[in-house]
Amino acid sequence: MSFDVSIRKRVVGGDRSFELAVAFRTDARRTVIYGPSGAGKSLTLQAIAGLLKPDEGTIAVDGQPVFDSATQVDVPARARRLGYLFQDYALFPRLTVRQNIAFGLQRGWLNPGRHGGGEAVDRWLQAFELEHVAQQRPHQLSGGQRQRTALARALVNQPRALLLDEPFSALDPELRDRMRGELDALLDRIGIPMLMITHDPEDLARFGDHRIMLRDGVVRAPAPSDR
Ligand SMILES: Nc1ncnc2c1ncn2[C@@H]1O[C@H](COP(=O)(O)OP(=O)(O)OP(=O)(O)O)[C@@H](O)[C@H]1O
Repeated sequence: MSFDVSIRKRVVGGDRSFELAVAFRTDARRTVIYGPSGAGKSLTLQAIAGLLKPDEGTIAVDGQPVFDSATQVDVPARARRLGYLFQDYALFPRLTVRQNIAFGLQRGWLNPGRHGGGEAVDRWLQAFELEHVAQQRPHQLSGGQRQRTALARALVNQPRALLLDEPFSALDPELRDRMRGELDALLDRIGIPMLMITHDPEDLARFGDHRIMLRDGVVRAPAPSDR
């Protein structure tokens, strides 16, 4: 599994603009992109996922182009088969846990039925010990259960890799540590590669087999202490 990224994107907000110009390659099982707030980490991850269109450049997953401005390749997000975990989990508040997970399987925009989803959903409910809260809505869950629901939704479609946007930042410190352990074990168990963005040194230490330092929209050489 590999990611080859070489993209440019200019975003404008009000009278400020930001230039992203990142290039990196990784074939590690666990890659962490880190750097200070505003470095361009989220923009990079969104571009890889197909949620943000670069102005120019190329993105290849496992050697297959998913974006290439020169040849006008732009594979839709869903067809890239990358599971995306949003920083705030982005669960649907009116859907139950089961429906939220089943949503990962949907092609259209019709909400899944309360009991729908089938075997794959059952498997993830069980794997993440969410069966007893399957009919609850996100606001009735603990922080850890919310994160597991979002992870299950990202995984239910059998993605070829997981993209994680600051996966622990919404959790309090104690839970954060526990969920780090859970994710660590899960990744070992299911063996799918992940790309995580974070500004938390603990995430970097635990998951950074390959480390990419971003600052001001470009990849920098890491500090010796981060290597
Ligand atoms: N949709 C947008 N429109 C305009 N500017 C944007 C947009 N999205 C991001 N930016 C700007 O681009 C820069 C990089 O943002 P990005 O979210 O990628 O940073 P980040 O490294 O993920 O930061 P954080 O760790 O705080 O999430 C920031 O200056 C941000 O204000």
